[in-house]
Amino acid sequence: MTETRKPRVLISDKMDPNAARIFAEMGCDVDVITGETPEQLIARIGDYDGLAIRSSTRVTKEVLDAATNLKVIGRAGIGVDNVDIPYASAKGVVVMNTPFGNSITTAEHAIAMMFALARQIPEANEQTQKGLWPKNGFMGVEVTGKTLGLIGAGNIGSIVASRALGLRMKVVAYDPFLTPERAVEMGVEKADLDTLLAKADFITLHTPLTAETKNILSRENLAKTKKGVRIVNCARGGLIDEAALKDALDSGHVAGAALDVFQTEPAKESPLFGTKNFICTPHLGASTTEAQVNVALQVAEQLGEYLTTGGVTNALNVPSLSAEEAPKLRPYMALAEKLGSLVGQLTPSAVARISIHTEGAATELNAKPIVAAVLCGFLRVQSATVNMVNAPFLAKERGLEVREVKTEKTGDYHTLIRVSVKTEAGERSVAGTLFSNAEPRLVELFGIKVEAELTGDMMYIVNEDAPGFIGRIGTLLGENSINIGTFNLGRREAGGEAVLLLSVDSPVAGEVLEAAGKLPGVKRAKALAF
Ligand SMILES: NC(=O)c1ccc[n+]([C@@H]2O[C@H](COP(=O)([O-])OP(=O)(O)OC[C@H]3O[C@@H](n4cnc5c(N)ncnc54)[C@H](O)[C@@H]3O)[C@@H](O)[C@H]2O)c1
Ligand SMILES: O=C(O)CC[C@@H](O)C(=O)O
Repeated sequence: MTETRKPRVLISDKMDPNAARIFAEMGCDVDVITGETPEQLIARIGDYDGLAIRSSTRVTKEVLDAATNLKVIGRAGIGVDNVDIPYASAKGVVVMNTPFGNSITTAEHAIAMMFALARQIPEANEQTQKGLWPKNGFMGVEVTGKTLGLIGAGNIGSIVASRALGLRMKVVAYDPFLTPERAVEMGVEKADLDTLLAKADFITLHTPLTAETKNILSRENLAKTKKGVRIVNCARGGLIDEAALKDALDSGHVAGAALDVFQTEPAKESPLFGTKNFICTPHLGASTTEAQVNVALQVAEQLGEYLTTGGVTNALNVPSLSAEEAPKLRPYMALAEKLGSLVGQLTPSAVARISIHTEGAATELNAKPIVAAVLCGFLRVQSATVNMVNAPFLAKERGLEVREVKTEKTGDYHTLIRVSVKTEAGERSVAGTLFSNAEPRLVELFGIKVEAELTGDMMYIVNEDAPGFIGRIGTLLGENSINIGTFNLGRREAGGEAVLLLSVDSPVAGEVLEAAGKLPGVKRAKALAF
């Protein structure tokens, strides 16, 4: 990407037109191309920096391999099961969703499904319109006073609970992550799954599809439900064993089931189709004007912000940076990346552990972005494609142990980041601070105090502290037309080991480094780049 090129965004699923408008307003070039085959998407995706999707586009390994410019994927909605997140992380692509934009709408759909089941509205409607006037065939049930079993009490589950309480239902919730305090606040009874299954007159599911929730309503669990239970699933297909549900409907143990989502979508056929007391919708949970405007606006704002300013909101594979945190954290992240890069460039041997210590003011900040920035700088010597997103993933993949340590007390500096690496040869560290809370400065290098701005092309020399050295190095660089920008010296003690960090206006060629290495007293000479 050239510096003047605007970020390019592809909207590949049907989305409210506000998304394209916002992208354009935020300075992105945007194309809306929906309904393509995977092969067409693979052929096209290499041109784009951002991809905005709903649930139809499948972002597979093959798509990500072809997405050579892609930096961010935004899901206008909640579920991201159509994105290979681990592979996106490995490729350094941020994945975002819009976790709240369609929650009310989906909760309302679940309640609508519950009423549709309680009063058999779809079938009564169909028969009435056929002219049958089936007044006696549709005896319903009230929901008032009944128990609603809520599986999953997150954003949508908690809205469903509040609506159900308003309908004078009792709500029993099963969610291993629901605290007793939150259950009290929501006005629900926290229960284990078996208790919920035994008590509920209606069951509604609101969990993601995970290894733990897959088939949570299995044949065995369906058998534990109360006879006459009615079941609603507006979360994800795969939470219910569909064949077992059909059998339970056929036997009358389950009095009704309403699915918005199916194990395989689009569900063009299903053993459940045509089953008595079964109703369904084609994944319409989020389909209201309000929700689609919300998620379209949010996804465009989030992606546009990331592509134009680097701000991160609602990312699933990288720590979020709120608008309040971002200005404070940015200089720390720049410092952290420079320190990681310095250690990476100066440590040619295998590193078993990297520790990131923060001291003073730095301890008050969100450590995750600081750690990711150190790792990103550190791994850059090993990987050209490392970035803030894939750095923690790469570190793990390479067996690098990462430690975070906070020390509230301050030493010489009001704020400090120290990066230590452990190799077979032992442990050594570099440390830096922020001048005026904004300018990253190195203050210590492998135990020697040296102040330097780590920037552009630099030269690092370890030598014996002796008269005449500075003149000799100055002459060598001058003879090779290398202009020195800054000159930073430090030493362990007079006449002991000394380090010199020079910023130079042009890269130092190999032969100059070799010549520097041969100067009297020089132990090591190395070019650095930041
Ligand atoms: N039908 C649609 O169009 C539609 C629209 C929006 C969301 N959804 C889906 O609805 C589901 C819920 O969305 P949300 O925004 O409420 O998500 P959320 O993350 O806010 O809530 C999910 C809840 O499930 C709980 N949970 C996780 N594992 C569990 C387990 N093993 N047993 C019980 N509970 C468990 C979590 O603790 C959390 O409270 C998601 O699957 C989402 O994709 C569907
Ligand atoms: O985009 C949709 O229509 C479905 C969205 C829904 O499944 C979600 O998880 O947000």
